[in-house]
Amino acid sequence: MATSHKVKIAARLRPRLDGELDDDSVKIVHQSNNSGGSSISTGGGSFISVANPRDPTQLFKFPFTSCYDQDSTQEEIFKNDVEPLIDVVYSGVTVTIFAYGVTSSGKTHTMQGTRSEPGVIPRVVRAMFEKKASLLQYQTSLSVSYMEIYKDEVYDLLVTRENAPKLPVRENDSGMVFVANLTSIDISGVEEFDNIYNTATKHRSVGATNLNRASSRSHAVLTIEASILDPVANTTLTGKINLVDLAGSENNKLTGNDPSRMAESSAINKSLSVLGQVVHALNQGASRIPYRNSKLTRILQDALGGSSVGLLICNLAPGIKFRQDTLNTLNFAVRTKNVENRPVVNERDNRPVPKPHFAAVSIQPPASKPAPAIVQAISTAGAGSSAGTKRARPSLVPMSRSHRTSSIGGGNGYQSFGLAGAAAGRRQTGMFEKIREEDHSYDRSGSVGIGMTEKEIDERISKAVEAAVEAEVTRRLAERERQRAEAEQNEKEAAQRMEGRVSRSGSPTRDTSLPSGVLTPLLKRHKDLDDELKSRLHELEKKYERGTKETQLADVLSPVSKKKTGRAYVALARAHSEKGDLQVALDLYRKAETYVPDNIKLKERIIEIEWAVRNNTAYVPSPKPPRKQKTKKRSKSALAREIPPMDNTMDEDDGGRGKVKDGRLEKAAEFGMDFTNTESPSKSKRSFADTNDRENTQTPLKKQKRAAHMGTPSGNVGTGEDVDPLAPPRKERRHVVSR
Ligand SMILES: Nc1ncnc2c1ncn2[C@@H]1O[C@H](COP(=O)(O)OP(=O)(O)OP(=O)(O)O)[C@@H](O)[C@H]1O
Repeated sequence: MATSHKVKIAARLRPRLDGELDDDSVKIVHQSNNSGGSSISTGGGSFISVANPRDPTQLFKFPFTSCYDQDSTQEEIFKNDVEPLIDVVYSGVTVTIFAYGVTSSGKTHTMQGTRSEPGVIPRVVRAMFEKKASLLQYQTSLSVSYMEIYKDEVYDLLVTRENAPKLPVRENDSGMVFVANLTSIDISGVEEFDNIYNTATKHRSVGATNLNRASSRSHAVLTIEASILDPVANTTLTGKINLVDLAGSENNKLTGNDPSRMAESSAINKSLSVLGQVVHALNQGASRIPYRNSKLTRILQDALGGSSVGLLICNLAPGIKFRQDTLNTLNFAVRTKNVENRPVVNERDNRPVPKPHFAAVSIQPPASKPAPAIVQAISTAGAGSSAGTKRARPSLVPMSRSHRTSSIGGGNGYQSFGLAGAAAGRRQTGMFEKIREEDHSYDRSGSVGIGMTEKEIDERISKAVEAAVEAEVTRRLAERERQRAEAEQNEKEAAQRMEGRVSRSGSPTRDTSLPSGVLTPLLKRHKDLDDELKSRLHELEKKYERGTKETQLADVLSPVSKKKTGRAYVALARAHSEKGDLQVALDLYRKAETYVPDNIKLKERIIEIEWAVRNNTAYVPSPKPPRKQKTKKRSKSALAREIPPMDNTMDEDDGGRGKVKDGRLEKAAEFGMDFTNTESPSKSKRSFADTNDRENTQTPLKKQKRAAHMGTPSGNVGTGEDVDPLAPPRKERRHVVSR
């Protein structure tokens, strides 16, 4: 389990600048246990005192372990709080130091400093090179990267501004955030660094405000990475120090920002506000930390609640003018000091990794694929790449999955920082990693599986991979078998249904119940399907049920074409029926039905002919219902009632609404009557049920009268064939009389 490490806070009050009022509203109070002088306190017991803006007699006290007053020097801050962290970096840990405070509170002065008073950055670089020089038994290399976050976009400061695209912030497989394509330059000495840094600093976005002539308009993150190769153990430690100069929160009443500065200011304030939210969420132990709400917090994720060691330098500006901002800064600092990190050591074992079993090839990324950027960076550095060579590398990524985390107290030859058992808590992803993690023999640190030979390790990994692959294969086979059985079952059911239909078609009574379709079980299983989907499935099922060539053809035809095709079949059927070839006629009528499945009269016609075929009797078409005599003068509405819309042709033209009795149709010849009884054309779209109801409500007397009427030589009574539902359009048919 990695030891937790709280973010350390150092507060620094800058001296009063020319023109600023000298008042005591913000003070550093050193108590008796001061270590080494009046300007600093690092042993605790000292505090920052701020007068309550509402009641000046009341003082707010903010105790911190390191308090630096106006007289403190750059050297003091470095010696007390920064220098000890150099060893931490050389232990393979990531360290993040960030300067926080209101605009003009001295952040850039503290981090960068001046030529005469160099700040944290130049001092860190010098100390890193000094340390490197002392580690003669190791192959050590240092590299630098530098970026700024300007209006929530990341830019590379090591390339010229014109060539600096917005860089994406990404996350690697291990959940570590990094800036993709950020330039990293190997540095061989302080001078080289100074040249690079001085040039890069000019690229940084800086502007003048009322409060600061050279106010940083962006957050700048400088990273020095140390790669330490131990040739004996064949391991590489990678330590990093991120030096962050944040842009200051801005009170736009004081800055006098113009519109363009206001946009910058709002981006700065927003990102700082998210930083505050992140710290707050960490303190609350919230389940969701809003790192993603700004690039700044995403990039600093590892320093806040992550795996690096953190130092927050709180820069304070003196005087009543900044008092409220000072209080805000101190409140942020108080919350930040409770943030716990779990630092880990980033160590890479350079010994060749046992070749995985062939089956693992698909699981582990192929060698030709670019390894995670962090690995590339380490490999290059480990190989002693020459100074000045640029390469893309991630920034602020403490480790990759190719790294192994371990306790640094384990006799690695570096000065101990006392972080134990850091391996725990790392997120492991990917099958291969899991296997390596579970198979402790892979850990060559000696803690587990010690004494195993390379061959044994190989075998164990192969076995684990084989087992995993075998399980996967079994699972897939079982799945395939299940799908095959399901398909077979469906086929069987469909065949049974088809058989059922064939036998039904030979029976005079129709099975009106819906066949249980292939999709019906599906619908039952998924009761929550929405109606549209259900109706589509039903439609599919119907198509499947019909399954004939005609059905398929009918499905692709437009409604008009379907009707025409239906008519054509009916015409043919009629011709055959007239010739007495009833079986052929029946088949043709059935085909016609496929195209006009909803036509009730056609269905009745089919029943009639079926009956005739089965009983081997002649088919006598139903008599045509009488047509109403044309009156000379018809009202418009009567005309409308008489001439139904074309769409209704199928439903309206047949007079065959009778009952079959002794092979003859004993019908009430109602042709035309339905229309004239219809109030409006729209009402003429009656359902079959309606029609039957009407039939059923007729008294026998009425039926007799109607039959008698049909029998009158009016000349309007058709044979039934003439009023075929699929006959030519009504206008012509309306005047067709019995043949
Ligand atoms: N400790 C200090 N001693 C002397 N001068 C200082 C000190 N701290 C800051 N200053 C001066 O105060 C001014 C503002 O400082 P600086 O630019 O570092 O502020 P900042 O917090 O970085 O502001 P911004 O957020 O606007 O960039 C500068 O002129 C700087 O030289």
